[in-house]
Amino acid sequence: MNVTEYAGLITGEIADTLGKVSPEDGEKLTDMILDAKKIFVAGAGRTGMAARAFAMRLMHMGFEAYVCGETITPSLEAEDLFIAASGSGSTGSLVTMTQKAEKIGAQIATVTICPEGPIGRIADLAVEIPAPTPKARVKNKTVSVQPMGSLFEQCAFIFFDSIILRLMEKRGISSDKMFTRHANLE
Ligand SMILES: O=P(O)(O)OC[C@H]1O[C@](O)(CO)[C@@H](O)[C@@H]1O
Repeated sequence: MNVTEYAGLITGEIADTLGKVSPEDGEKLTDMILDAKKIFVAGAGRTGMAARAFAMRLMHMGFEAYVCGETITPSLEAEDLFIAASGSGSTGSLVTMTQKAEKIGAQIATVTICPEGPIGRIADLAVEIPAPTPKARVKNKTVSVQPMGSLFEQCAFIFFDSIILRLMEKRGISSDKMFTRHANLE
């Protein structure tokens, strides 16, 4: 199979998987973001890259958004929203952060393959992306031609971009307006 054919397989997997995500849960996450004072996102490895890209777009929209672990990230407060992106729902550092967020009394959302995992059980909202996971043995509903957590990581990125489009619609914010907040010291 050539690279273009592989790309077609990948985009097909992404479309199939994201087509199974609950639109109601997407709407709930959108509303949680709109209701939050500050928004903190966290994720490890490649999942973390999707989370970071999401925080960047939230910033472009004018939200006070932070990536956990960065030097300028302030403390989480009860009025804030913590979003943990984790396919397995059980990555150690993210479980610890979620437990801390619960103690603080912040709202907690997760985007995950495993809503029944340690993070999902604590979260106020667990958005399920039904991709395969190499880490969590509790379930493996689907198969993918791709290695490890690639399908989840891709879906998380696009799911977060879908949330951004819905927020743009609800807030009436244009791409041009967002671009005015883009870093100009790159
Ligand atoms: O999404 P999870 O299960 O929290 O895993 C985080 C990261 O760990 C890996 O599975 C392996 O490092 C990455 O592929 C993934 O992005």
